[in-house]
Amino acid sequence: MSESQRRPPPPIPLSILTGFLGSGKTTLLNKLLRDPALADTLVIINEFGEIGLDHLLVEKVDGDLLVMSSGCLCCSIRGDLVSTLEDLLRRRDNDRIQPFQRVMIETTGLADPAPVLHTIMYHPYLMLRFRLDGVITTVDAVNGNATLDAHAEAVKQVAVADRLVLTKTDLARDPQALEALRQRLHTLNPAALFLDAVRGEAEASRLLDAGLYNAASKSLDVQNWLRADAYPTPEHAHEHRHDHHHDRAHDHAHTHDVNRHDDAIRAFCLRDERPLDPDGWSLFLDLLRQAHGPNLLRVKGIVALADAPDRPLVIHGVQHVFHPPHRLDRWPDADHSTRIVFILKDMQPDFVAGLWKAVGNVPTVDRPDSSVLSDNPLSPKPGGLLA
Ligand SMILES: Nc1nc2c(ncn2[C@@H]2O[C@H](COP(=O)(O)OP(=O)(O)OP(=O)(O)O)[C@@H](O)[C@H]2O)c(=O)[nH]1
Repeated sequence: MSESQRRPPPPIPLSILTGFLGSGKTTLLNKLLRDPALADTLVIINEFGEIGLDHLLVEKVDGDLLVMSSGCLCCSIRGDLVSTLEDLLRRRDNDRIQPFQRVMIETTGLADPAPVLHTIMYHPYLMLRFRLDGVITTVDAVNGNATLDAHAEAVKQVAVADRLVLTKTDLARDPQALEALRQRLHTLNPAALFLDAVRGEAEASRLLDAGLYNAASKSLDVQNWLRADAYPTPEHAHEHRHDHHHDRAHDHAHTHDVNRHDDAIRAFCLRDERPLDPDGWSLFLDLLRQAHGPNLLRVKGIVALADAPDRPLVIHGVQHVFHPPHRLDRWPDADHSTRIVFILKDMQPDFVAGLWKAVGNVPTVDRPDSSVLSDNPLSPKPGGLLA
């Protein structure tokens, strides 16, 4: 067997297309599938209810099309997603179907995208064969504000996105309301790239390749993936939000009331120039995951560890599920500091920043240091039953 035959095939990029009911996912997908960049794409459409209709609306599909109509992809048929993807890989490997080069999963409008992300990020086999390219979320310019007010799932769909596609701007009659919606989306998710579908901005080249691995340059593109500079620091995450409320209070006629869904979300970037001790890192991650897992909507980062400071660790998590971290051979750019971006729900940035300082043994008034944290009999032990 030759070397190339023994090597595992390169992982297949997988994108998730989500967005609230009627926000324009299928319309966007139809348009995308006409682009040659998606010629060898396998599309999986998940539908809620007994009879799938969306597949009738997808006009042209060059690759295979799979409609899951027996339930919601994110919950009841989650197991099926695993077996479906495994089956498709088997058929692809045995040349029984066209060798698709990309997978796009359109979730139902009501789906929480996190469980779908978990399926890909953590399944031992799927994780090897697929790489998460990015989450694309459509937001309706007319109904977006009301939807975000009423549905926590819609807020989550925005918070986990790598790309936010604003649809129906042609129908939006109130420019100030539209601007308020843009501001709101930006506060929820400062780093996501904004694209206006009506203006033709939501093209394949800007929606795809949002992941860490850049297929074009065949290298890791941390800058593009992390976009750490777009986030406020933990301290400024508060001010940011206060400013936001302030603006909204002044613009009452055009915006919706401050509401609890958005208020629960905080986005910020933690930075540290000093490499962290690996035990401190395990403790930090364990404590966050065990105590606050469901609230970690998205965590991405590049981390300098003291045991090999030249080989940074890449981390990627959605709620309590973290992709097994992998070490890079070298820093991808001149900045060798730890940068971790967080999008949190119902959690204060101060808590995360305080925990980081504690595990790094930075003395802070009224904060326990790492020995106190690790000696605490109630805290989970790395490698322990709870870890
Ligand atoms: N005017 C206008 N209409 C749009 C736009 N995008 C989508 N629509 C219309 O909005 C309706 C819903 O669009 P879909 O693409 O079916 O939305 P969806 O998110 O797939 O809907 P669900 O599958 O129900 O979640 C359709 O009638 C589309 O034609 C847009 O940018 N402008």
